[in-house]
Amino acid sequence: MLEMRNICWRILCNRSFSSSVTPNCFPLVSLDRPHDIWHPPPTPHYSTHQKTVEIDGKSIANDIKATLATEVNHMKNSIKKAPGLGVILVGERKDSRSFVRIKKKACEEVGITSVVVNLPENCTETEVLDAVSALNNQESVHGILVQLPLPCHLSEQKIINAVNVEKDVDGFHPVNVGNLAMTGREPLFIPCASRGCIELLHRYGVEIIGKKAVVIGRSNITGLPTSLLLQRHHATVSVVHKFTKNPEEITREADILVSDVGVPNLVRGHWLKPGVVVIDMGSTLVTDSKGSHVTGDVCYEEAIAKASLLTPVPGGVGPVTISMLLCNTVEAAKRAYQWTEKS
Ligand SMILES: NC(=O)C1=CN([C@@H]2O[C@H](COP(=O)(O)OP(=O)(O)OC[C@H]3O[C@@H](n4cnc5c(N)ncnc54)[C@H](OP(=O)(O)O)[C@@H]3O)[C@@H](O)[C@H]2O)C=CC1
Ligand SMILES: Nc1nc(=O)c2c([nH]1)NC[C@@H]1CN(c3ccc(C(=O)N[C@@H](CCC(=O)O)C(=O)O)cc3)C=[N+]21
Repeated sequence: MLEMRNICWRILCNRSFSSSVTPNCFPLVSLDRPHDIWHPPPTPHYSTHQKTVEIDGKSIANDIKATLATEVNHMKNSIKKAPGLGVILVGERKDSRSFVRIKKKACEEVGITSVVVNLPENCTETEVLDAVSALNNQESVHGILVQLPLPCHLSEQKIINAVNVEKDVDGFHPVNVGNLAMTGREPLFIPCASRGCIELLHRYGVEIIGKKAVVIGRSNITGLPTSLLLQRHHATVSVVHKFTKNPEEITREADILVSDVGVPNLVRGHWLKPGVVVIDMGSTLVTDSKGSHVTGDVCYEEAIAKASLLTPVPGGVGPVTISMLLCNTVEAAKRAYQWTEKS
């Protein structure tokens, strides 16, 4: 029995940290991990000449979008309805406008209809709440997203609370976050970046159960839900934030390291254990000698010498986050119409 267990572990370890990993095409992440199974943590065996594999988020996102496009097409043929996403965009922030453009284009690619409500920077809270309420009441809108951050004079809390929980495709409503945090409960939606992170780990065959995971950042939109979701997948999770002393001592323990900060080059090579799996969620627009470009939190050149798997920025978790938004929207529409592929 013990020998059998050891063999299973060796298979899992090899699968998790092999240098020849190619993504799996099996379906999307679910919360339903077996709660009654607890495997002892493995001791991964790292070879010194292991080559880092760069995670290809773009191709995973394309794969997910192709599956969704087929499903949306079936839905349209069967009930003559399409999933719909409503986006509220307040103000003129260049990055927010660009993200909304990316989301709108992704919707078009899979056949989701989208409507963007643009409000001026100086709009009142009541105007935003009215826009949320209108989308809550619109039958053809199944998912609502309020692009963040909002201008300081608006209460993010009040506005997110106003989104119908059943349309909360960002997964930011406190009811959905609470259900994500509590054992035995199921949120209707999981925040897209966190869901994207787990999806990448699954597709690259990274075993999460019993692994030491470190999440840098604890914000409501990325760090917090990611640490909750990793716990639901039975990782042992540590959270690092602004007030953490000697963060590198904690991150060096990680089998899986997720960075959700927004500070370029925060994570250096000496923060990493050899063979670690690194998911870099940071996305900061910088202007340097290479011109204007998006960069992550992890010093890529140093991490590539240490990690077994690494997400680049751009082209890592970002595109998968967008495809998770599409998944959540399609799931919302399926629930609203009580439609499944078989119906
Ligand atoms: N790729 C994707 O799909 C997505 C990427 N992002 C990106 O993720 C990044 C984080 O976004 P968001 O969570 O909204 O940002 P926030 O600014 O809301 O949160 C940043 C978090 O990082 C922590 N932090 C800040 N500085 C340090 C430091 N020096 N050491 C350790 N921890 C630190 C903060 O700690 P404290 O709590 O103590 O203040 C906070 O918890 C951004 O670059 C954003 O663009 C966001 C969503 C999706
Ligand atoms: N209500 C709300 N929901 C969000 O999910 C949300 C938000 N507000 N506010 C901002 C953050 C940030 N975020 C990103 C999503 C995709 C990429 C992404 O696709 N990045 C590309 C690069 C994009 C580019 O080049 O501009 C990549 O990494 O390849 C990045 C960041 C979602 N957020």
